[in-house]
Amino acid sequence: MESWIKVNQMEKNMNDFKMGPIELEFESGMIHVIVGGNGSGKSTLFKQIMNLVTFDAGSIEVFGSNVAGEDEGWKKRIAYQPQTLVGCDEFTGRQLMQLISPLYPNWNQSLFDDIARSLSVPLNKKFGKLSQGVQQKLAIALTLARDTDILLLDEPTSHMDIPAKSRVMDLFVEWMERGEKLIILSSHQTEDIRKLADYLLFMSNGKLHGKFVKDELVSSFKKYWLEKELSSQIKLPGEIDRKNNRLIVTNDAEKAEAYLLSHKIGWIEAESLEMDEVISYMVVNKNGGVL
Ligand SMILES: Nc1ncnc2c1ncn2[C@@H]1O[C@H](COP(=O)(O)OP(=O)(O)OP(=O)(O)O)[C@@H](O)[C@H]1O
Repeated sequence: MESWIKVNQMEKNMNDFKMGPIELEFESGMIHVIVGGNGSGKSTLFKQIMNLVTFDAGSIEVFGSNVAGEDEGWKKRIAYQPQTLVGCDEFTGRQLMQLISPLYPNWNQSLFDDIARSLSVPLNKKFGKLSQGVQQKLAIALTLARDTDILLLDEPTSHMDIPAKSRVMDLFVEWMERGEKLIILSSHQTEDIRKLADYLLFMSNGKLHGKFVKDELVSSFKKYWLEKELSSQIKLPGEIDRKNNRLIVTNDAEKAEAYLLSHKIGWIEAESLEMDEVISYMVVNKNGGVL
């Protein structure tokens, strides 16, 4: 596991929006999912990594190269899929493939053909005439077939139907198995997060609020239905929510349970949280500062 992308104290001021300072590393072999509300800065961060948007302070390195430097060789090792492909409307999928493939030394034609076929993408239709979901499917085929080391995907499945999303998630997992790879994607989709993420990163208002190992994060959250009401004077370790003083939600299940046991406070049921509940609490935490 190597750090392939380093963001060092990066800052940017854009009118009334301030990004950073962001300090962050992305490691090979891992799928990183960035979660954050609309306008939190996810797309801007991706564009900064690709040197498409400048920054005022700090630096970003991809494979040790400063992205703002003269040498752009690193760009051949990273495939970026923006939320919307601009300037493609008049081209068919096949024409786009013919334009893009020569730019990437590892272009894998059979991978492109397989993905396009398995997602039923019509390659003879103009991009602008495709539905948004099919445009995204074509974009996935054009991106994965570059067979780069890194994939940087900005909400890649947001317009897809459920079976397509599921197939694309399988494609990402299969792609990771092609060698030492790194995927960074932004998503609002609970399924993407649950199935794909090794790491979860939370953003709001241009700030990064932590990078978590997904399984550790999810298992740290638990809710307890207590046998009796808990005095409002007592707060359980990691407590982030309660209802009727009987249902307590904690983000430090281990310490909360130890507290309940040592104080002989019984519970009727303890339950792990669903991914969407964890995400909701994390988003509330970011805005409300509970964590
Ligand atoms: N070129 C620009 N000039 C000025 N402000 C910008 C520019 N691009 C983005 N912004 C602002 O930066 C903020 C972050 O936008 P960004 O698109 O990065 O958010 P996001 O997290 O990707 O949102 P979404 O989930 O809606 O795609 C927003 O307030 C946006 O208005």
